Amino acid sequence: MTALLQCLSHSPLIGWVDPPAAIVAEVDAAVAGARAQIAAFAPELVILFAPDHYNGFFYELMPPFCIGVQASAIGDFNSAAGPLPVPQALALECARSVLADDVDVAISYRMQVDHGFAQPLEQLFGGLDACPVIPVFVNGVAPPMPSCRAARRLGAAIGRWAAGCGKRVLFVGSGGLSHEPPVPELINAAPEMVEKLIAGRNPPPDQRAARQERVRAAAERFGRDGSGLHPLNPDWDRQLLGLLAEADFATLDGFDNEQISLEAGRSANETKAWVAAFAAMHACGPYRTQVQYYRPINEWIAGFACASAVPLAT
Ligand SMILES: O=C(O)/C=C/c1cccc(O)c1O
Ligand SMILES: [Fe+2]
Repeated sequence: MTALLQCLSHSPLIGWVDPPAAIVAEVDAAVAGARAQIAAFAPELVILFAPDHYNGFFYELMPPFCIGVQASAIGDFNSAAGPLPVPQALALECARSVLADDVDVAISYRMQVDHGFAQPLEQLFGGLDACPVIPVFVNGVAPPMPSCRAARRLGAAIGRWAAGCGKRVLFVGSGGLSHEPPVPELINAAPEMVEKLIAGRNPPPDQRAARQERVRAAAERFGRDGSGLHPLNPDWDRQLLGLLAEADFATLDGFDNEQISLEAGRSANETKAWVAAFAAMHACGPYRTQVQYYRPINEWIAGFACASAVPLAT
């Protein structure tokens, strides 16, 4: 087996505003199963598709997609901070191949990533530096956003490169599913916030703490009585998981960003990281999916899912 896929919702609220212990234990068990499957596969390269939340990417220059050639995690919400072990030559080779395939992607030699990238690496590997990783930013938060179709085409191009790179590759997708945490929006923002969204890299600690406290308080309320935020949408989440499991990319291509936001919350656009990861896996051949876990978890502001895919032939 030369390819494996693992997708996982993320939430920076894990450990900050937790659901009942039995639910945390369910999630821990699902993640432990994913870790064991990955350990048995022993990946030589991880290709990690994930969004950002105005921590590393800003409107000063907001690409739809970006491959990190050098990258570091900023450590928001107590997630791990520090450099990611990006194999530079491979990341560049991947970017060259994707561009030669007529799929536009930016590259960065100073990519900053947040919990969207750091959390799956911590959960699946215990830290940032366990395995060489090519980080791929998928804009799922800052409108205007790429379409599902564009995410599928990016993933497929990366998958075609990965299929020929001669390594055991683990594709990871991080984000979603339905949710809408109180991430700020450029439209209607006050001037001070506009400036933060355009050029807000490395904010002072008190500003970061205030932002995190706002999200924590919103999660506490949402967890208590389901109020204050766009409701999670288990039907939408299950439909998405079904389409990915069936490799029904034709239907996924027809998903509209506005409709996603209306039905499942604005941040459900993060699921394009899953679409890209599954498309990459599909480019390596037919696959069989196992949904290891799903539950809407208000305390984490997340339709929380964990799914893997293995090549059909194995
Ligand atoms: O960065 C933030 O302020 C909030 C992020 C968040 C909250 C809940 C679920 C997620 O997927 C998030 O990224
Ligand atoms: Fe997120």
